[in-house]
Order: sequence, then structure tokens, then C-alpha cells
Amino acid sequence: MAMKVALLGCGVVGSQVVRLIEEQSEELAARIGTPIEVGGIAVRRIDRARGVSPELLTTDAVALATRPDIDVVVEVIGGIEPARSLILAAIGAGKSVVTANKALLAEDGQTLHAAAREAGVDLYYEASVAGAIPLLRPLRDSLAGDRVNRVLGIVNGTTNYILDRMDSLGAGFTESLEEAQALGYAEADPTADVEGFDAAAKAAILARLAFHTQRVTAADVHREGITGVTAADIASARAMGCVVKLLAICQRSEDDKSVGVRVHPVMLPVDHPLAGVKEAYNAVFVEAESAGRLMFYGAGAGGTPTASAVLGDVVAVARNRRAGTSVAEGGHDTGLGVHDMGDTITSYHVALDVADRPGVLSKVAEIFARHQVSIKNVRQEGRGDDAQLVLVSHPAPDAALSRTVEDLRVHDMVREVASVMRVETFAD
Ligand SMILES: NC(=O)C1=CN([C@@H]2O[C@H](COP(=O)(O)OP(=O)(O)OC[C@H]3O[C@@H](n4cnc5c(N)ncnc54)[C@H](O)[C@@H]3O)[C@@H](O)[C@H]2O)C=CC1
Ligand SMILES: N[C@@H](CC=O)C(=O)O
Ligand code: NA
Repeated sequence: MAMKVALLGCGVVGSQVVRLIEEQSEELAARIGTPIEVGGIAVRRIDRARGVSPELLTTDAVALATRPDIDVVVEVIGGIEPARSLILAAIGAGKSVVTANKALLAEDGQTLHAAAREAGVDLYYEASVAGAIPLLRPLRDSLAGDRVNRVLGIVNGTTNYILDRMDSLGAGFTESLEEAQALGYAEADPTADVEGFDAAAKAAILARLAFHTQRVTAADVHREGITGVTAADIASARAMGCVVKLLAICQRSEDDKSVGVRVHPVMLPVDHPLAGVKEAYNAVFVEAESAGRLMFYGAGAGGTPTASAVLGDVVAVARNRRAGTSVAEGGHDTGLGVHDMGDTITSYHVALDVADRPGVLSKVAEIFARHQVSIKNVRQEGRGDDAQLVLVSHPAPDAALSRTVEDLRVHDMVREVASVMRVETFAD
């Protein structure tokens, strides 16, 4: 008997899932040993759905998600509600669930996992982080015998696309965002991308899996987006041999009592492996005690690549069902919580427009010293009224670095703090 899939949502990702199931039906059946077919598709407006058989469409998502003949529910609506209620209804009706919904998993993954454990069904979500890249399964399964210390990478395709266009073509922010939207990379509300909410949700999911903790939610993640990144920042990065990237960084603390989880723009030296990640591609480093440094790279956004990850999960569910098993998650909880961003050790790049007067450099150095921040290098550009001092700090607590910048901003010899950004090197 065929395994029946219900699709909730038929937008950029959902329409590609339907297409791939239909186009690859014979191959999938041979691979799994059971045919897979689409049993129904819940949409908001039937007259708007394109390229799918009209008889499969319904506006009653609850009825579809709980229909007795449905085996797997694929949720690709996005957002918190009604996605959460629909997933819980499906699980309650004994369906396994595949979702690409990072916002929901990062906000309330614990409830969903608990419900799936209780019902003895699968809950898979590979598409939710870094699109097509197999990343969550390696973290959960392949690295189950290792101890992960750090996960760091580019996990938002839209912002990487925008920053890449701004850097390599000198393109504007708004036009680059519009292109990313037209290519199907952006969230329904692109604020989620450009303000870092999407990357923060992904960082929370990564931290939970990497450090086996249920305590991390999107709200715990320190988040800065790219709307404050200016052409001056990009030029300043270039002058230093760097590019600007939005990174998600999840790191175990030295005392092993907490984790740091943050999303913010950084300057990366051009020889850093993440510096060469272009367009909407994603790349993630996982650093584990025994395995060492692993890098995962590929398409992080877009309908077809994301549908590939969704389909991989559907196949995993089908295989589990044939084997009469389910893969529960979240039973073991280290309880590690997130520490304050101020306690995180980072390095800053600071560009200052200063009065070109004797003693400026020593005054600036004194402010750094006041906060016990040591300066790694200093460069002066220009002369006279246009003098600019560019400083890079050694690693220091983020709170000390931000207090240093606050003091620089109000000093009378500093006309303007032209650019402030954290710096990440490969050795960090
Ligand atoms: N587009 C991408 O590159 C990626 C998207 N995702 C995630 O996949 C999910 C879907 O994203 P997209 O397909 O890009 O979004 P989309 O906005 O293109 O599609 C969502 C669809 O759900 C429909 N919908 C909304 N409420 C509904 C309801 N109550 N019942 C039935 N349908 C409803 C909308 O009309 C829309 O057609 C989101 O969780 C997103 O974060 C994950 C990875 C990559
Ligand atoms: N909007 C997201 C889509 C994939 O998760 C992105 O741009 O990465
Ligand atoms: Na993925």
C-alpha cells in the first residue's frame, strides 16, 4: 500500500516537494520498497494554487492533517500559528511530521518533540537549517559519539546574497533584497532574514542539537542583523583584506557550564574558508573533540534545494514506518543554558574619524587600556581633517569592547566612529 503524504502549504518549497514526489515516484518506490503519493494539499486559496492537481487541494488543513489515510504530514506553511496547532493535531492523530519551520522549532521545539515522543511518531526537520545541506542528521546521528564544542557558519541565504552583491558588485541593499525575494530565498516577511531572526532561530536549533540541551530558544540568542551594515563597513573590511558575513556562532563555554549562541555580522579575512561563500550558499563548521573540524557547504535556500531536504526526511519516515520504528529526540537534556553576550570573548574592528592632532593615538589607546582591551594593530589613513584610525583589538569580553566603543564615541578628539564590527579569524 502506498505511503500517503499530506502537504500543508504549497508555496516556494511545498510546490517543489509535490513536483519531486510526482517526478521521482518510481525511483522513490524502488528505493523505499513502498510507493509514496501526495494524498492532499492544504492551501489558503484554491484559486491561487498553481501547477498541482486541483482535486488534491483543500482549505481545511486540520481535516487533511488528521485524515485516516494520511501517513506523513509535511508542514511548509511557516510561522508559529497555525503551523504549531496543525503539527500537534497531526501528531495527535498518529502521523509522522516533516517540517522546514525553523521559527516554530526554535520557539517551541520542546513541545513538538515531547508530543512526537509520546505518540511514538517521527518529527524530522532537516530543511529547517541550511536548506539542502545535510547538517542536522550528521549532528544528531553521525556525531552522536563525539563532543561538539563549536558550530559556526553562514546559515541565512538571503543575507549572504545581499552582502555578496554589495561587496562584489557594489549593489544597493534594497535591490539585492528584492532579487533574493524573487529567487525564493527570503522568508514571507524578509525582516526575519535581514534582522537576523531567521539565523537566530537556526542557531538555537543547532545549539540544542550540538550541546544536547532543550533550554535554548530563539529568544536566548544574541541577534544583530545586517540592516546596519553600511557601504563604509564593507569598504573598511576590504581595506583590511576582509569581507563582511552574517555568522551564527554556537560555542560551549570553557567551564562547560553554559553555551554562547549569537548571530551578528563579522569581518572575515578573505582567506577564511567562509569568506568565499557566495550568493545564497550556506556553509557551517562543526568542531568536535574527536572528529576535529568538519565543514558542510551547499544551497541554503530556494524551493528545489529545500524540497530535497524535505523529501530526504519523508523517505526516512517511510523507512522507519516499514521497520516499525520511530526516532525520538530530546529525551536526554544537559540543561545547558545560554550565557550573556557581554561575557563572550570577541575581537573588534573599529574605524575612527579623528582630529589629526598630536596625542590622539595615545588618548585612543588609553581608552582601550581603561577597559583592559589590548590593541592588536593600528593603522592610520589620510591626513589632516580626513584622518582615520583603524584599530583591531585582541580578544576580550564583548562587554568591555562595547564599553570601549561607547567611550570613544563621546571623546572630543573622535569626530565619528565610522565603523565597528567584530572580527573572526580561522584560528579563533
Ligand atoms: N524558501 C526557502 O528557501 C526556505 C524556506 N524554509 C521554510 O519553509 C517554510 C515554507 O517557506 P516558503 O515555501 O518559502 O514560504 P511561502 O510563503 O512561499 O509558502 C507558504 C505557503 O503556505 C500558505 N499558507 C499560509 N497559511 C496557510 C494555511 N493556514 N493553510 C494552508 N496554507 C497556508 C501560503 O499561502 C503560502 O503559499 C517556512 O517555514 C520557511 O521558513 C526553509 C528553508 C528554505
Ligand atoms: N530565508 C531563508 C530560507 C532558508 O532557510 C534564507 O534566506 O536562508
Ligand atoms: Na539542512
